[in-house]
Amino acid sequence: MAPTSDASAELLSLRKSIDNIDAALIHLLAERFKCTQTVGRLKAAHQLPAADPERERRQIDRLRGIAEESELDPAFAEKWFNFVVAEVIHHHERIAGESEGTR
Ligand SMILES: C=C(O[C@@H]1C=C(C(=O)O)C=C[C@H]1O)C(=O)O
Repeated sequence: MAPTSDASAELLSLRKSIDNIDAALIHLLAERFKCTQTVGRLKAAHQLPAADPERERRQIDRLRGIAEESELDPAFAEKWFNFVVAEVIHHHERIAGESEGTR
């Protein structure tokens, strides 16, 4: 069944907001990765481990709390965080490998 024109207008308006939110998320992720790349270089320069499980645990606790307050599924928040951190750790390992080659 074709949507009514009211439903089409509402869908269009909601999708405009979704487009803005998706763009904001990409901008935020780009800024986050700029920070973590700098952390990776700092760790490599001082021969610190790529991963910091204690920091990750604290951040997961914090983010799960924020997710609950914001009515976002805390399990999803944790899954998102772990997904991003896995990528960050790959970057850190790559940076450490490159800096080993120059020592
Ligand atoms: C960015 C860091 O490196 C890793 C990545 C983290 C993250 O992306 O939040 C947190 C801890 C570390 O496993 C850090 O130690 O702060």
